[in-house]
Amino acid sequence: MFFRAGRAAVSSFLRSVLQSPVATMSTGTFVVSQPLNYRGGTRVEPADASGTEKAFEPATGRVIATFTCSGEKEVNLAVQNAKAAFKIWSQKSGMERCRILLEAARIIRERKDEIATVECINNGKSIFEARLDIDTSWQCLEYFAGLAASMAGEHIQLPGGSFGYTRREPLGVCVGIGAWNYPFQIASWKSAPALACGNAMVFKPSPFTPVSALLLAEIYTEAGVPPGLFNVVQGGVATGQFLCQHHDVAKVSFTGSVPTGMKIMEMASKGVKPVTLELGGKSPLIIFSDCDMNNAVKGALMANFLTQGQVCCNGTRVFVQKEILDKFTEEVVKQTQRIKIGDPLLEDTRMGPLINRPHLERVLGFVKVAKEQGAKVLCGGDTYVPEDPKLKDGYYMRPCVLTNCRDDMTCVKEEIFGPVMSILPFDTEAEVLERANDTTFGLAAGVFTRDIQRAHRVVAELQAGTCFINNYNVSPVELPFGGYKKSGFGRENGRVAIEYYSQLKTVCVEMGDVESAF
Ligand SMILES: NC(=O)c1ccc[n+]([C@@H]2O[C@H](COP(=O)([O-])OP(=O)(O)OC[C@H]3O[C@@H](n4cnc5c(N)ncnc54)[C@H](O)[C@@H]3O)[C@@H](O)[C@H]2O)c1
Ligand SMILES: O=CCc1c[nH]c2ccc(O)cc12
Repeated sequence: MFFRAGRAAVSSFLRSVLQSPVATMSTGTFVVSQPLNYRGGTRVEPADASGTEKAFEPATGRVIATFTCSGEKEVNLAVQNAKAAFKIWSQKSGMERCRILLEAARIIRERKDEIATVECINNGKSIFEARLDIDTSWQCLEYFAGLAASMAGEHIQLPGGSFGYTRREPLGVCVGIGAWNYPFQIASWKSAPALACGNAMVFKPSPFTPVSALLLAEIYTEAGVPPGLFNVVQGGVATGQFLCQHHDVAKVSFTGSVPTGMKIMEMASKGVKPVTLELGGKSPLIIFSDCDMNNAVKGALMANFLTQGQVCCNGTRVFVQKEILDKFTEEVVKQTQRIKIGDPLLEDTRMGPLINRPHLERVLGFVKVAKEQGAKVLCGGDTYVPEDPKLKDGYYMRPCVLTNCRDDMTCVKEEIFGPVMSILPFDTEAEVLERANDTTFGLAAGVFTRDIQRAHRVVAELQAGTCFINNYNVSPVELPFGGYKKSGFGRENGRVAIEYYSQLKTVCVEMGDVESAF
């Protein structure tokens, strides 16, 4: 539609967030000068500040936006706007909410290339992947639109013709706090079930990726949600704290790291607010010798290198049964070396830059420590400088495969959140299960085998919220997603997500006289 090999024409819609009505978007040109907060159905400058932040284009290292972080006053205004909109929205029927969410999904689908382009520029992921993220975003809206109209309670018969019934009611103003790796998708995965259930939302993106949530906010307004129903406040730690501590906030849904998740839970506990925590991981991927080798190799790459390895559920501990270790490793390395790194807006790029310079240094630091601890680098693990001179200050590295790994090494124990795969040999099913579960994380796990009984036996034993059999990192919105152990609790997507954005009221109806005990 708008997209042509590395360039996307800019619609009037996107011109509103760009500094000038340029005719094309390409790497090195995008600048945002419009306000990045969204309140009461329009873009606003925050009423007060808790500092300023810069957002970068990781592909070039350029600053694309300088923005004010919202202070307590602005957070309060956003919450009050959401509260007012909640009164209107929560009174609508499920069918009315369904129609508006379907319209928002349609607009996202129509504008997929523009949104993907913005996501690609601000996050650094390839345009190929960014488009897939936008697909799972509109699909999520469609899915929860479909559920909005069928949300219902139960009718329970009681003695003497009396009865009870339950009502599934919204919570009120929900807060969404997002990470930087899937900015638009996280905003969609949180807001779609929240709005479908009749709630309002104030969303805070990561300060590294402030731009695309604003596009979602504008789309909701265009689709017909009441002004104030979905608001965006920009900022970092302080803004997040104001949101979590606000007495009119009914729930916090958080996606981010384990240490931040612990702080969110602590703040929410003061107001006895429910929380959904989508946190980090160090997931195991188990490759048995009877696997389909081609699929297992493809699965290992999918489990490690999407979004430059910056994916919470990545299967970074790749356990390979000894009989096939050499063949599997050789093929993984061959295919990893073929990954095209470079300008994320180019159609054939499959790996762009990491999110920012400090994060790149951190990931490279993990590779250095791995080497010091005895791991062998089979490929990558170093910085990469693309030939295109405009990309010379970008944050690129070559995807890395480590072997000679042991379970006690830092690269095997800690979440690296970069393109670094650790290969670990194993002998038996019992042994690998024990080692796979020996972690405080529990987000995801995968198994490749042709033995269907073994596959189900193994996943039943894995301590992880999401398990893949003979695939990895596919995320259909019909399936619940979330963690075990320190990877969090609550679920996004699937029917069950409704339970995390609603509360159940029981109504007990007496049809006879009161039988008093007094
Ligand atoms: N499980 C999942 O679904 C999922 C998805 C994506 C990312 N992640 C995890 O997120 C991490 C990477 O993301 P990140 O670096 O943005 O995480 P982070 O925890 O540093 O930040 C996440 C968000 O929390 C905000 N924040 C930070 N401190 C806060 C505080 N004290 N109070 C309130 N808000 C605060 C940040 O501004 C940001 O918006 C990784 O650990 C990754 O595994 C998990
Ligand atoms: O990064 C982790 C997995 C993931 C991918 N997209 C999303 C969106 C929202 C989430 O809570 C998790 C994820």
